[in-house]
Amino acid sequence: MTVNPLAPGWLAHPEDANALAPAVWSRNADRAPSGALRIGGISAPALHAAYGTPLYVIDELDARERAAELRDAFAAAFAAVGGRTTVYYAGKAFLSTEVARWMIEAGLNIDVCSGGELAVALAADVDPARLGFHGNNKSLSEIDHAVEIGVGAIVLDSVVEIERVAQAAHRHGRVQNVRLRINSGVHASTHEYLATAREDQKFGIPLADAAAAVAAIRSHDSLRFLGLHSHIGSQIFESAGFVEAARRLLALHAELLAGGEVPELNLGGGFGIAYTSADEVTPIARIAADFAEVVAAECARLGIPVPVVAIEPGRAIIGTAGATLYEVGTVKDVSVDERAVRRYVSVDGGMSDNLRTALYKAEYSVRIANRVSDADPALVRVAGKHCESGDIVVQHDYLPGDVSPGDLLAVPATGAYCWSLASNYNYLGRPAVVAVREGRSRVLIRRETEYDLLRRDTGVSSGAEDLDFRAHPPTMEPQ
Ligand SMILES: Cc1ncc(COP(=O)(O)O)c(C=O)c1O
Ligand SMILES: N[C@@H](CCCC[NH3+])C(=O)O
Repeated sequence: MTVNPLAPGWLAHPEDANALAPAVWSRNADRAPSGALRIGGISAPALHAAYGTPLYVIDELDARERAAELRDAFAAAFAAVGGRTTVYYAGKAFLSTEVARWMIEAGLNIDVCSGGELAVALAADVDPARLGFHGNNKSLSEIDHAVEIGVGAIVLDSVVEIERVAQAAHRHGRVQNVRLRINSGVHASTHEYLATAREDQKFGIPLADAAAAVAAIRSHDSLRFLGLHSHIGSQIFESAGFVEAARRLLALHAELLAGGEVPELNLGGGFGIAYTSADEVTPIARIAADFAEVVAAECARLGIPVPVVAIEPGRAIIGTAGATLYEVGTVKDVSVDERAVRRYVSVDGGMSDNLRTALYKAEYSVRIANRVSDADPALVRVAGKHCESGDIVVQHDYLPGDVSPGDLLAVPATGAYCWSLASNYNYLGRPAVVAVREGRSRVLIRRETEYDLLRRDTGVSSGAEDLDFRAHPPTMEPQ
């Protein structure tokens, strides 16, 4: 075996480049007797035939189970210290009406952070009382609508919002529940763009200014202060940052009790998932136990009751449930220098369906999805079809060396922040999202056609329906 010098140190040369590492694949992913990848009992070639590629595939049972496990792990950990918990699903990770219903059925609430996400939740008939509304720059009309329909809580992100929400509540004759987002100053160990509690970023109110802001909230009869909110960032593996943030917030929480009730503490989301076989994820039960331990210990030390603790994970629920299927178009060996050749495998999607690699230098894994092969593993880079050299889906992984045009590839762990960050760059239509479960599939969000892309162009005269989108058949019905 000769090791390609372009392989990063963390990536082990695989014994079998067909194997599905359990941590990065959804629970109901396996290989069919034919060798094809199956998710939720349906083979990748069958999904490709029914819906085309690129295609987001969501393992419904996996998502539902992870939601229930998070709910139960936090409930159990806090019950052990005499506390209670509420779990919000962070809709920004991926939201459709059906996924919103899965989360509600699992007993979760939903966190939305724009009028659009709110509209999806309402279209799913979610009781507004089960919604939390976030955002560092909510528009006046978003605030007005949220208050009018009775969202359960609005998370205030700046001092100016206190007045805006108070006025909206006054106008509608309501008392609006609010939380105050605090920038705890805890530096989460994650990508810079995913850390949301450093000093130099836009979210929340610094700890030092929080007491005055809470006093301002309490001065309004139309507002009810529920408690503090902290979210230190996303894709975080260790508990240490969460624990430190909880400590800092509880000290403030205790001070605020002198001025009135503080029934809750929201510690945000951000729990990391495995994207490659090298990622070591802290089990949710461990994180829940760490949260409960620090909250109980700090409350005992401060002599205050344990508040209801809320969390709002997104990625840890939906991330691993999703995978993306692509078809290979070209395979190219590129001499990087005299010692090293990199194999570029180009697929029919790219940064328009998965921006995370370009944006955060995120690492992903990849497998051939239509067959297995015993060809020697070759280091590959999976690139997209966009006019951009940074258009990479998978930076480093091994595939069987005979990967060829026409093969299907599957990239696991794309359930979170891929569809929701998708774009129409180069006028590619966004892929369909299908849910698979026990051998059945159905469309959650249909593929965008060229007609969808053209019909908002006011220069296109009538008859845009006749443009060439028919060359690319719209989503077919499930088999
Ligand atoms: C305020 C807030 N809550 C929850 C989340 C969900 O994060 P994650 O998907 O990492 O759990 C985010 C995203 O980072 C967020 O900004
Ligand atoms: N979009 C980020 C997560 C940001 C979460 C919202 N604050 C990601 O893909 O990892």
